[in-house]
Amino acid sequence: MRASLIQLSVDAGESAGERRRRAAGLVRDRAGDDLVVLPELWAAGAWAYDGWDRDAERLDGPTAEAMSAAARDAGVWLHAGSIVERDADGTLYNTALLFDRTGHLAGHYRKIHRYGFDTGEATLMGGGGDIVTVPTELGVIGLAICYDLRFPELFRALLDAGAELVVVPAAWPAARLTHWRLLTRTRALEEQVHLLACCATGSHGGMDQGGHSAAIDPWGTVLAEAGRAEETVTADLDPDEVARIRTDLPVLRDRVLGDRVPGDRHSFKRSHAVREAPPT
Ligand SMILES: NC(=O)CCC(=O)C(=O)O
Repeated sequence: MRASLIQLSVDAGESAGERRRRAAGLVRDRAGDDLVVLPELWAAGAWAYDGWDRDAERLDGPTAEAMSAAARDAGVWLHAGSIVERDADGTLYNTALLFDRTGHLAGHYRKIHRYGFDTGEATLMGGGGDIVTVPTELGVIGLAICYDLRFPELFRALLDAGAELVVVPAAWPAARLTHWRLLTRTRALEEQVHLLACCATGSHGGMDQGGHSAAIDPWGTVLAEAGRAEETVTADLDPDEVARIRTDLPVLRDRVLGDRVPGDRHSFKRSHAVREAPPT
């Protein structure tokens, strides 16, 4: 399985519309890949709180429309990072979108852990309540976003819901790059999953974003890693590696706490799968 991480530069000088057009072009360039990933809140800007109300959109809004078309044209699964979603009640969410090769929205995930303590996302957005995994021909994909990386219980819940590959869009600050590199590798290793972590780069809202997007295998080995600049990195993942490593180093079998299906070593619970109707 060939996966590419498009590490977009999200800078103050570019509008959401301009960045959408640029991102769609970069996705179309990845025809031939199986899965393409974009960062967190790349259209509106993860740190551009002042613009969130203006740039908020519905699940079938301009970013979804552009990304659905780009996924279909390229014939790839597209994890389109996340959008500032406004629901029917007016609440904002940080929502990740996963499109299949036909451009159909196969799943979405509202970020559970909101960053900012008593500021920013933590006060401006609602928190999601659902663990989301999406069964695909590439394996079961689990969804998480940026700050979620600091909460191992979410990743354990994704494992228990069947995840074999976890995709994490982010806008992680450059100042905490050490945390980013440690946490991404740790989450892959402890859950014995492939992990695709796609971080924005560039600067806006007074925040320098760290880049260093990475594809990590279930052994914790980094298959590909970006630097600090805008770039696309590509890795070839072997989906069979998940079962192989879970068999060769069966630490998950030795769990004592938690609600793994008793006596079942590899087929974890596959609840919470999300399939949705095609966009109209
Ligand atoms: N966008 C985010 O979730 C930022 C997370 C972060 O800065 C941190 O965990 O540190």
